Amino acid sequence: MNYIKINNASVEFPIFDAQNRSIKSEIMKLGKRGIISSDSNGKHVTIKSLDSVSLSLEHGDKLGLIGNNGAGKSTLLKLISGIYEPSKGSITRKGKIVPLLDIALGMDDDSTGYQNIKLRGLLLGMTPAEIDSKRLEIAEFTELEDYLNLPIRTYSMGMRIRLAFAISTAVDPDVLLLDEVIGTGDASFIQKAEKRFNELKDRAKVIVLASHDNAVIRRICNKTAWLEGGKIKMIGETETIMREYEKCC
Ligand SMILES: Nc1ncnc2c1ncn2[C@@H]1O[C@H](COP(=O)(O)OP(=O)(O)OP(=O)(O)O)[C@@H](O)[C@H]1O
Repeated sequence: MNYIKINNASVEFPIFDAQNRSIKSEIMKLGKRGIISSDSNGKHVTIKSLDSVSLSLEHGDKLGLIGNNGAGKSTLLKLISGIYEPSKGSITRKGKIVPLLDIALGMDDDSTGYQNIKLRGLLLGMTPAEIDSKRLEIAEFTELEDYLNLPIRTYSMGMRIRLAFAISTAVDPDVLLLDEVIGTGDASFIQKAEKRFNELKDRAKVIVLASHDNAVIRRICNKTAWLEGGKIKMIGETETIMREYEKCC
């Protein structure tokens, strides 16, 4: 069964103030990399973040996305998640897709920790019954105790990250999308977070992970796609692609 099937998809963004001088000079530079196009009078300029990408993901696929800054990795994750729809081509999505692209997204400052467990849980596609059954376990993982009854505007950054991470990793995804998530917090939390993250990734049927950390890609992914200028330059078994990538980048 294909969870994700992308057929010749492009994602484009119109640049409305392309006549502005400083933006224009930046656009000229990007144009040389082939991702900018404009009409004949230069008024309607578009950035092509993804260009004719085809890809299918099945049960067991753990796909790494690699490539330089601006290659299109985040755009591809957002296309898979449904944040973007293709301007050309098509995508079909099946199963529960959980994007962990911004772990603090959907948190409300004036709500308590417990209320945020519910809010973000719903946003990530959990049912109210599922949230209730996981509430205690999420609370315990955060170690925030009585703080969970206070509005999260009273939390430190580290406390917010603990809460957001605990909620995000309590879901049961079919397709898990990750954009360089872990790495913040104190040392003991990072250890705990890694263990929980490993459990989450084992529950997911498909993973797509964008990273600049080659060791992380090797550890997690069995397939890798190398993106360049919005196109898939190479895709295949991780070690084969990484060797080619490391030769030139
Ligand atoms: N909302 C947007 N509006 C206009 N251009 C965008 C937008 N989002 C991305 N782009 C452009 O699309 C291209 C791909 O960006 P993307 O963020 O997908 O790259 P990336 O591979 O994730 O880069 P990085 O490794 O730096 O995070 C870049 O040229 C970027 O400037």
